[in-house]
Amino acid sequence: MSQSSNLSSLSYAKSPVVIALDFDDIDRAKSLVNQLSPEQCRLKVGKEMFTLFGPDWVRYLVERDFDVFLDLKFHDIPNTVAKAVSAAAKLGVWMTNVHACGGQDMIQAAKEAAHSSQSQAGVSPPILTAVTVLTSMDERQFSAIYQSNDIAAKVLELALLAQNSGADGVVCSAKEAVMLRERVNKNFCLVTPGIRPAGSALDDQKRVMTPNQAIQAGVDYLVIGRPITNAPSPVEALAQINASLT
Ligand SMILES: O=C(O)c1cc(=O)[nH]c(=O)n1[C@@H]1O[C@H](COP(=O)(O)O)[C@@H](O)[C@H]1O
Repeated sequence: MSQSSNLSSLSYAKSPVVIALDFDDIDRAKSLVNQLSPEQCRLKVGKEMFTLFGPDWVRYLVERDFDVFLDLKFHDIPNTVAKAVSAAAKLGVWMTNVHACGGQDMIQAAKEAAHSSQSQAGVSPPILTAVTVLTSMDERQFSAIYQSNDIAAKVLELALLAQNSGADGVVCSAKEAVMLRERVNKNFCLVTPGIRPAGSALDDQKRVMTPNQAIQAGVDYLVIGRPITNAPSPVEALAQINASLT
């Protein structure tokens, strides 16, 4: 794949930045997308835009050759999740996700659905990632659910469960990336939201790192929303982040 001139200082053929398109206004989202290229970033459609604008919005982005991460964090009985993942795969998305705490049977069913839909629809199967512990969780919130302060241990436990159940990777915080890189398979993919360039607002994120720190820690894909979408110039904010990854 050729390297875009906008990425001349970046050693990737395609940026590892995944922009979280969390907009309630489709025209604002389209106006941003129309200023971006698939080499500069991938795009994430989450619960807000999918609920408002549905699969047509996903198709709009896929048709423009963007790698689309459909982030609906499925967590249900295996049959229901398998059917949802199958529907996502048929949209041609590049990545989709489930909650790791849905368990082994659910993750396995999701993986099988991704692969069988691929052969039916003639498209590449989506990368299946499993969410470990949300990046908005700090120790106080975590301990109220799990009666433990050890977030890293739970992330590892869920990552190993996900890997052993056939997931291609996990969604975690970049703070857990060094630890996970030592324990999971080399090609197991680490996707990290909770990315904040130095000096930007944390918003509701708790376990954060800068884009460069995350890459140094061994992360594969950086999910970044508000620091780009709320910037005075989102295109310039993205360019600065890409340039910081060298
Ligand atoms: O699965 C996700 O993408 C996700 C998992 C997680 O643990 N934390 C998290 O923030 N996300 C998503 O990543 C995006 C982060 O957006 P910003 O906080 O605006 O950068 C949001 O769309 C979240 O839904």
